[in-house]
Order: sequence, then C-alpha cells, then structure tokens
Amino acid sequence: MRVIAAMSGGVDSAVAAALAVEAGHDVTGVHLALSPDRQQLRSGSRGCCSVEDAHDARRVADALGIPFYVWDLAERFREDVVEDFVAEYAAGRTPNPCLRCNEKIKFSAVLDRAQALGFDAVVTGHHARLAGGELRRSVDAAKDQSYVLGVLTPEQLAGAAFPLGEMTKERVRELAAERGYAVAAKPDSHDICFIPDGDTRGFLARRLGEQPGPVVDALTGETVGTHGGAYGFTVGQRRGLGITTGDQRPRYVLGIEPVSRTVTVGTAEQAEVGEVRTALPTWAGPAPELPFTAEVQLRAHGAAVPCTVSAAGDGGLRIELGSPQRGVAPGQSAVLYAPDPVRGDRVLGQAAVDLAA
Ligand SMILES: Nc1ncnc2c1ncn2[C@@H]1O[C@H](COP(=O)(O)OP(=O)(O)OP(=O)(O)O)[C@@H](O)[C@H]1O
Repeated sequence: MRVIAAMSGGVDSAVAAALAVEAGHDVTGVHLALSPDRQQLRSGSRGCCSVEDAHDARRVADALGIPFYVWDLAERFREDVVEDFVAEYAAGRTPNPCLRCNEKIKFSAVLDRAQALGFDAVVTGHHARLAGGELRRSVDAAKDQSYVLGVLTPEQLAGAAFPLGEMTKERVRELAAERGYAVAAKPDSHDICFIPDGDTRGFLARRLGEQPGPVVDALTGETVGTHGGAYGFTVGQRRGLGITTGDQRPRYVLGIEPVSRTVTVGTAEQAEVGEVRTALPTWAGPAPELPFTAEVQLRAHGAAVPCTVSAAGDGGLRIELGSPQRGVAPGQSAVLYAPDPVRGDRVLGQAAVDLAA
C-alpha cells in the first residue's frame, strides 16, 4: 500500500511510521503545520506542531529513508477546530477538540489530500485498534484513544491505519529506543495542542473577553458568587468555583446558561444524571437498529457505563444510563461501545450530548 504517515514529532507516530515501513508499505511522512503561530510556540513545549516538533519528525523520516513533507493546514485547523472550540464554549458547551481534529482534519482534509495524491491510507500513532473495518479500544487501556476516534465513519476508517493498537505505550518507547530515535524518551503530549501552556480559561478569556455573571446555588436559589466568564466552567466541575455557601457540602456545576451568563451549581446528588439526549449520531459501522444495549463513555478520560440507547424522535438518541453519572457536559461526545472482553470493546458510534437530566 502507498500510505501517508502523519508524523507529529512524537514517539507514537515515529514508531507507527517505522512499523508501516517495516511492514513493506510505500510510506511518505507528513508533518501537519496546524498552529497559526508556530514560530511562537516555545521549543520544548509539547504543542501539536512547533518548529521543533517538525524537526523531530523529519529526523525520524530521514532515519527511515522515506520522503517527508510539511503540509500547512493551519487555516483549516483554525476554522474547523479552534473556532469551533471557542464557539462551543461561548455557547455554554464543552467541546472535545481532538475528536473534532480527527473528524475534520486528520481523516478529512489530510485523508482527502492523501487520496487525491494516490495514497491509500493515513497511518497515525493513535492508540486504538482497527481490523476488518472495526474500531476497537487499544490493548493499553490507559492510553486508549478510541474515544476521540469514535466520530469517524466507515469511509474514513477505510482510509486509516493505527499500527500501535496491539501494544502498550511502554512497548512503543522500547521500539523507538531499539531504533535509536531521539524521541524515544520525549514526554507524552497533554491537554490541548493549541493551548501549550494548558491554561484553557486564559486562552478563552483572551478570545472572548470578560463576561461577568452570577453563580447560583440550585439548592437555595441564592447567588453564591460571581465569575468573569461562564466559558471558564464545565458541567460537573467542582474545583475553582470561587463560591461561598452556607453549608459544607461540595458544589458541582450543574448547568451553564450562556445568554444570562448564569452558572448553576448544586450538590453531588443534584449533579447526577440518569439520561442523556444527543444530537444526530454518527456510526463507525452499519447503523445499529434502535433500541439496543451498549456501554457509553461520556468524556475522554471517563469509564464506560452500561446503557440503553433508543431514538429520541428528533433524529438524536436517548441514552438511559445503567448507573447515574456526574459531569455529563453538553458538547462532549457520548461514544457507544459494544463490550467484548475477548477482542476488545468495539466502537459503535457517537453523538454529541445536548441535554442530560
Ligand atoms: N502536527 C501533526 N502532524 C502530523 N501528524 C500529527 C500531528 N499531530 C498529531 N498527529 C498524528 O495524530 C496522532 C495522534 O495525535 P496525538 O496528539 O494524540 O499524539 P500522541 O498520542 O501524543 O502521539 P505522538 O507521540 O505521535 O505525538 C499522532 O500519533 C500522529 O500520527
């Protein structure tokens, strides 16, 4: 096969590219320049695409003896990922930019360009398994990235390859060290690549400005604090609420109302939801017949819980949770899995959370 290896400059994609070469594929390395101000990203910071990262990727491509290019998709990334991220927060929702990037950039803009150039697939260092067209969790549960790939359609998955799904992160680092790659010990990337300092609230404040509003306690109906921008909150959040209540019980964000800028907080019991309504789903394989039972994961680093999925009537899904959950934030994806303890849980599809009650 002729494939594009998407090389971030990190250890995962270095090893993914190496395994593709060693499997006999005709591999071309591509680093994506995604940040509009890549020169400003400090070297050493783990942004998605600092100049330093591009050099790291190039060194691995040179060691592999494969052609290497930098594709500038910064404008597409800005429109489809960064602006979507800002708009979602402005609307009181909590987006997942990695999922959006997979949907709109890596397995859309990049895959389209690759296919137009005659390549068959895009190989990445994602930790997930893809065999026979079925997307499954990685064997390394702690590193599993199937959640952020759950949005991909069968057509997109047909043009993807994830060589790392059958191995642990530790094994990936060993393979990189055996091959003498300097990136073998490079730290894992964290958080959001276009916010390298990790200060999401600061990033949003620069974009959206001060938007003061009240924090209201659902238990008493009283205003218990003020905030500088509702975008600084996520449903389910407990820390950093900056409030004083009359009792000692912890409070959690229950809801965010963007027009009045009201952040509502409540007790742990009030924060629990038993049912989730979603927007239109996407399916990773043939659309399953509704209703069905499955497991649902409601955020990138959450555990999956048993659920029953039915039609909500408006094209969206109604997901009844087997046990009540806290911190189900509108805008996050509800990724549905078919539990399979032997072969690894299979992704069925996903839908964005609209409402949880
Ligand atoms: N700037 C980029 N250029 C090319 N490919 C990229 C870029 N950013 C991410 N990717 C691809 O997407 C995959 C998953 O991205 P993610 O940001 O989760 O990286 P990661 O798990 O830290 O992997 P790595 O160690 O390769 O950076 C990477 O392994 C790589 O194949």
